[in-house]
Amino acid sequence: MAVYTEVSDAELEAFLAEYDIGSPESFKGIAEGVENSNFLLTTDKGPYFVTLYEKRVDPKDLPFFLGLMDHLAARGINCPQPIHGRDGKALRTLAGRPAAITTFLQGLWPRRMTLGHCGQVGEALAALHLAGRDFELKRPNALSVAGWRPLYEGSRHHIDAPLAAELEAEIDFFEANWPSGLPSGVIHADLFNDNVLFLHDKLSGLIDFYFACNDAFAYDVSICLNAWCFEPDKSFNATKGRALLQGYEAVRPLGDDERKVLPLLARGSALRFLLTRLYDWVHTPPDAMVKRKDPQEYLAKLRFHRGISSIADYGL
Ligand SMILES: Nc1ncnc2c1ncn2[C@@H]1O[C@H](COP(=O)(O)OP(=O)(O)OP(=O)(O)O)[C@@H](O)[C@H]1O
Ligand SMILES: N[C@@H](CCO)C(=O)O
Repeated sequence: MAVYTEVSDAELEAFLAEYDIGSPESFKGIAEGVENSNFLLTTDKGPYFVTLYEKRVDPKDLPFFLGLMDHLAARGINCPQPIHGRDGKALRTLAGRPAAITTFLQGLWPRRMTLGHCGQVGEALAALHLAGRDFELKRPNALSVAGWRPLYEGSRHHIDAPLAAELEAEIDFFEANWPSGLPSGVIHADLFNDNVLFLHDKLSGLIDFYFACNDAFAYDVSICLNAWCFEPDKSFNATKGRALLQGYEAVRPLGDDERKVLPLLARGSALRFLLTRLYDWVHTPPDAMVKRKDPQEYLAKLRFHRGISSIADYGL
């Protein structure tokens, strides 16, 4: 259940008075999601999505996230579009938290990922990369290589010695070998299946831009390969991988430099999600309301990519 902050009727009324979105008919907490408090607001003009940003989102990043959604929506990307109040502002305060209203997107995220989903995700990711190219604000990726050692240091006393040695060797390796100079721009950085909505098997929306940042486009592709193209038994599905890459390249072909380092990036992105999951695993009480995500899944992916030296080895 992810409603951390309760909103009183009076607070809601004062907040909505700043907007021109009709009269409220209902305001319901949304159980899914772990980072923020989310609500479905229905007014006589339709449904809206209200988010109260909780502690894990740094308020100074909010102009980047909201500005990016505005920018992408204006360029035809199906993403939540921030609603601006009468004063022109999209970001204000509700119940003591930074808060915003966006459009409500129809669709559901897929519990079981199919080939058809993978192709569409590839296309949508490339379209996002192209649409973000002229976005003016910048946000460095706080969860790239420099962010990995602190996550590891915060978790190492909770894991066994062989795993600690393996992770430390990976971090040493990436600190010395992380590729630079790749084509870069705004990336989503967390385009997992729970952040992509489909309606009747057609992609209807990309959500949750709260890890978006500036980084290599191919790194974002590698995050999607990891998130969409492995089976529940942890095996890589090359057919899904091909579908995702073909979808991506139909919109934005990858350069030879990007293809060459894709296995390295996929290994790095596996390590990134392994470390954040591990950190959350050891720091979230087991009885907390949020479901912790399995670090082992990403350990298996990391080990798989470590055995790959070229994109051809994936069968791609
Ligand atoms: N604009 C939107 N329109 C319709 N539904 C949405 C919208 N944004 C989010 N949702 C729904 O709300 C759920 C939670 O949203 P979101 O993923 O942004 O939450 P979060 O608190 O940032 O958590 P997490 O980062 O763990 O996913 C999503 O799974 C989706 O079903
Ligand atoms: N997508 C991340 C969670 C953060 O949104 C994960 O699966 O580890």
